[in-house]
Amino acid sequence: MSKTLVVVVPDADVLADTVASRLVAKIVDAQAERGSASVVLTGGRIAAKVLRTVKDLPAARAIDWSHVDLWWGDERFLPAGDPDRNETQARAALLDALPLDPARVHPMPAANGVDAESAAAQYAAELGPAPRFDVLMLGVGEDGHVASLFPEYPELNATGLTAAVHNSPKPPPTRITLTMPTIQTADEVWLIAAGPDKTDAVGAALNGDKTRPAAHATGQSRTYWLLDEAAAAKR
Ligand SMILES: O=C1O[C@H](COP(=O)(O)O)[C@@H](O)[C@H](O)[C@H]1O
Repeated sequence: MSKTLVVVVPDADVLADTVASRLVAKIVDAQAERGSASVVLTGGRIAAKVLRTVKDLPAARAIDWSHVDLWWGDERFLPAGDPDRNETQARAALLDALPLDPARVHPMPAANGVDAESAAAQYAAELGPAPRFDVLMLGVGEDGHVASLFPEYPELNATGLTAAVHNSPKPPPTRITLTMPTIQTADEVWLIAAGPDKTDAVGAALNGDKTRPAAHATGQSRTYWLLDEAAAAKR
């Protein structure tokens, strides 16, 4: 049965250290078990901080980066290389410094001559019918959104693997996202949040407010809420 665990640490710096260490250990364990690891990255500020921390962790040298599959939970639908794309930020924070196998890095399509619906369908095809993720990381928005699944937006009830999102309340307005059923296929889901602007959303989701998308994001074996004290203040 799936278990939910809440980990609270003093501040955003300690949170980034904590998540980075856990991520390295999780990848090393998955590779010991199966020879490879499959990780879903998230966008946002704490995610970039985590990736920058992984870059400087000596323990990360235990990872065979050529056998790591990287996916994204959502993407800001912008042209390739746009500094606001989650992919661009992840590459700058960590990926460009790693000996990854390019065939195992799966960014969501960019807005270069394709519409968001086609791009979402293209990503679903790349995922295949039964994606397998060891760990899926999610930032949590001030409104409790995860990936690009926003409160009261129809994509929250989407049943395919991916969805296009229009008129997002947070810029940019067009996005691509994994759907909630896809998120829920992950072995472990990690919800990561830091700072006082996340207190209300995290508190509401952890107290069962189902209008917050974060309240629905659960893993098959474990769901971890990885929080700093400010974000956890109303849990
Ligand atoms: O736009 C996005 O924002 C959320 C949360 O970001 P944060 O900076 O408030 O931590 C992020 O999880 C999502 O991937 C991203 O597209």
